[in-house]
Amino acid sequence: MASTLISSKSNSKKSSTNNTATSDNSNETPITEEELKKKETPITINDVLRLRKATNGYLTDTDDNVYKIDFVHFRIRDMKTNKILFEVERGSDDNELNEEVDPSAGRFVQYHFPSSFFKLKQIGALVDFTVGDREVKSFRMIERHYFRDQLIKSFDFDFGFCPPNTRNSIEHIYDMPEFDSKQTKEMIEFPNETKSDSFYFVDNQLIMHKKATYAFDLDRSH
Ligand SMILES: CCCCCCCCCCCCCC(=O)O
Repeated sequence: MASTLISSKSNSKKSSTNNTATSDNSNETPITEEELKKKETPITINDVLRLRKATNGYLTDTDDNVYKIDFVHFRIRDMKTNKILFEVERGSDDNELNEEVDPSAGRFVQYHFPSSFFKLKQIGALVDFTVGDREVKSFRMIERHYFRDQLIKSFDFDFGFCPPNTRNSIEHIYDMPEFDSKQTKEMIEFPNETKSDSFYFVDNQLIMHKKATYAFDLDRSH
């Protein structure tokens, strides 16, 4: 079980969230990215849980973010040692959030982690974000991690309600899956073939889609 810490300008709360570990939602009929792109009604949480592979493109246009949710600070840490593994903040040096990779939208990031990453038990991902002048009801993220189109783990974080015109701070606690040595060897050997799709929903309607790839470097000390 993982948890989410959330605070905002107008309220502050600590809550637990159902970070599910759905393996493949195998009771549901699979659906493809192409089918979802053609869907005429809004894409829902259940829809993305039916995906069996990492996406190639994006399932939203940037202007689907009518709530003007803007991520301004992101930090990943090892919960055991508190060591910061990655941090980026809008406006600091050349660290415009992800814009060097995808200048038009800032919704893609390429991570490099040491291979000791695989031994971590829990990772905290802190995100600070601002909300425009509309309240955000039932803000939720489904994040699916794959290696070579094999689902490793699917996470489900419920942020709840975010008042309008607030800056919010949330830390998602990821319970790491267990990796076997064959899998980690391959993930190191094939950089950027480990991928994630982060789908953000308001009121069960997809409003943002972010992606990441992961490369793992052998630790220098080994
Ligand atoms: C190798 C992947 C297995 C699952 C690991 C989960 C760790 C998540 C770290 C944070 C991911 C941030 C994704 C993002 O940029 O939105």
